Amino acid sequence: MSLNKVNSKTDILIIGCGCIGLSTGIVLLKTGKYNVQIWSRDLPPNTTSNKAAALWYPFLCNPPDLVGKWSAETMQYFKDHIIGDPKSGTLIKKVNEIFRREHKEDPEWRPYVQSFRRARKDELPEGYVDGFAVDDGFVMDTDMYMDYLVQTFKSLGGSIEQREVEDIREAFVHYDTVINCTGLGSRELFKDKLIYPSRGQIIVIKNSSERSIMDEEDHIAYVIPRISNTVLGGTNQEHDYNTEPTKQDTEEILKRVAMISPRFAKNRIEIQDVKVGLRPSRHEIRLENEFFEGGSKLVVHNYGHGGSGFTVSWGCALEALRVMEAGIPNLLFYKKQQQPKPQSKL
Ligand SMILES: Cc1cc2nc3c(=O)[nH]c(=O)nc-3n(C[C@H](O)[C@H](O)[C@H](O)COP(=O)(O)OP(=O)(O)OC[C@H]3O[C@@H](n4cnc5c(N)ncnc54)[C@H](O)[C@@H]3O)c2cc1C
Ligand SMILES: NCCCCC(=O)C(=O)O
Repeated sequence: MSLNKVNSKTDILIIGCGCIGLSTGIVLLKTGKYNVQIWSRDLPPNTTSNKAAALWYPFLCNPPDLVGKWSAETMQYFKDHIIGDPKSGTLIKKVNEIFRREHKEDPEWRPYVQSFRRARKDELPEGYVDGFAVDDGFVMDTDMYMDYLVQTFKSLGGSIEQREVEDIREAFVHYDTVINCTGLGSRELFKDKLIYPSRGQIIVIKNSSERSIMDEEDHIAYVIPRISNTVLGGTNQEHDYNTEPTKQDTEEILKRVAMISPRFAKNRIEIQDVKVGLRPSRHEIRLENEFFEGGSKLVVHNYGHGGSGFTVSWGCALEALRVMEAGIPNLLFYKKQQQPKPQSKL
């Protein structure tokens, strides 16, 4: 048995073609050390990732310190590699989180984000008394951004096969090292009952507002303007697998959004689309090595990003590379290679 190597590069399989799988694949390919293939049951635009709002802002994701670190690394990665490219569908947009009650504590991710500040009074709608602000936040036209990730992955030599994996041993036939980016799919594929769906519904309307604004204190309400449209949200129904939009949720979202952005109370809103996605929620992101088949196979888990997959994607991709490269030398094959060759008796 030898470690899969073609053209002196190590073959790596990624399972999952959402924002996490694609970001991880791009980071691996950019090292020049790996051949990377993605197997995925669903491809964009039919992934959870495509249902996202999407903006940079840590939300429904743990552990707080690592989410802060990975969010900041992701913000820097966007600034260094993505935001300048018009094909990426991303825009720098100030984001405000607002509160009806004084919020003494800064967010746990504050130490990692230098541009964080407290909201000014003029940024608070009537009835709101406190808030956070990040002036260099950014938003993504989700489908445009996902297509950009696919094109970038392929342009770096990555290949994508639409293929469901029912048993991880199918992957082990061809690969020694696999990165698991299956999101909610890990509940079945790896029997991880700690990951569960948090249902999110959003409304897509014509472009309308100049900043992203959100209230998550008692009920979720957000307005996220993007390049081609604006997203109004949202809901967070834990353990709810319903992927169909409901009229009740649409009405509830419009009612809450009118509270944070009075313009929506007055004008009749022209709805372009209503989408539902199941966030891959977990008590904390799972980003670690797991060895199989007596140590001859390695799975790097990178899933459970809840409401922040895009916000932490590049930080987690860089961490997955580090974790994987720490794991590979412990594969049985490598260990045998390192053993001193027995001296010939003759
Ligand atoms: C309404 C809504 C709004 C959101 N807004 C934001 C936001 O503004 N900012 C933000 O950062 N995050 C946001 N999120 C969260 C974000 O969408 C998720 O955290 C992110 O999409 C998770 O990415 P993923 O790649 O892990 O999962 P997914 O996109 O679900 O990708 C998982 C992939 O694995 C594949 N797969 C699963 N099981 C198998 C299997 N057995 N075999 C083969 N393939 C398999 C699937 O087909 C899929 O391609 C939002 C989510 C929702 C629902
Ligand atoms: N606090 C961020 C709100 C943006 C939407 C989002 O992340 C979600 O609905 O999961």
